[in-house]
Amino acid sequence: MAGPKPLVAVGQVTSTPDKEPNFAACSALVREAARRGACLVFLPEGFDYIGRDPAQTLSLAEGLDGDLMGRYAQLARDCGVWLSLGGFHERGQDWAATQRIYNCHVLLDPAGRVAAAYRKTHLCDVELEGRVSMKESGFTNRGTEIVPPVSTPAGKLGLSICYDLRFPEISLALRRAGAEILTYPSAFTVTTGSAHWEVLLRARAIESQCYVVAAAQTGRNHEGRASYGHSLVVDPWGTVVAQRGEGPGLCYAEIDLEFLQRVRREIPVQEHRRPDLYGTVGLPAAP
Ligand SMILES: O=C(O)CNC(=O)[C@H](CS)NC(=O)CCC(=O)C(=O)O
Repeated sequence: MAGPKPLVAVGQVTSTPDKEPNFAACSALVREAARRGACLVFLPEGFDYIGRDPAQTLSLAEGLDGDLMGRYAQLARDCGVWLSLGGFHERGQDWAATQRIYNCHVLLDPAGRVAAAYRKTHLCDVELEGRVSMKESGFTNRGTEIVPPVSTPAGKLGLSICYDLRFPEISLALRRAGAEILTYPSAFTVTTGSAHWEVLLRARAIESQCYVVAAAQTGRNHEGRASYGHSLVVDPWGTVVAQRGEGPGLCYAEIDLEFLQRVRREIPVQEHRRPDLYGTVGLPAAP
């Protein structure tokens, strides 16, 4: 007989520019999720803070060896859980030279060690006239690599962040590298989230035949910004198996890798691909 299936928890928060209450809110959710038996807890992009402007965002950033990550490592140890900390504002090795940060998805193991760190590779430079204006590349360096999926008690976890969700190439690369769960910690805008969020997450789950876990920012982060919320877990068939609406809180899902294997057996898309045909698909269009 199969044992109990691993339980994962997704935390949804409203981060502000004030780091201390953000840590209090996130750590309370992690403790609650651990009490309920989750082995892996996901927090959204900007779980550390959401700055009012690029200058404040840069001034609040720390290194992976800084105080805040130390407190999260202690939290992981206290609770005995894995932590997916999406979208940490990281001062990297090149901080002094570039004065820009990385948008870093940190995976901590229950000993509080950094099991993996993925730096966002697709930066969100998007301008919707009169509605949305984002220029992440103004204060963030692009990550230079996709990180191989990490074995956790829930399955092999592939790391992405927010805007990466729009690029099926990275999800397929992670699937090919062995991912069973894809994660998109996010801070989506209300405008783009209401139109694209759920359909993109379900599409990534269906085409990659992975679980998709997406922890989200929700509500008013500061005077000038609101986030869409609607944290989700999607199974490899495309069914939404856990969901939150708006407002802070948790949702939970069991990860069933036997079900995942069955979906992959029944519709073997990975074996039907035609890489001989799509060689240049990721390149800019020819003039
Ligand atoms: O800047 C921070 O502090 C945290 N990072 C973010 O909020 C990022 C970059 S501005 N937001 C997104 O990628 C939104 C994507 C989105 O909304 C879409 O693709 O439609």
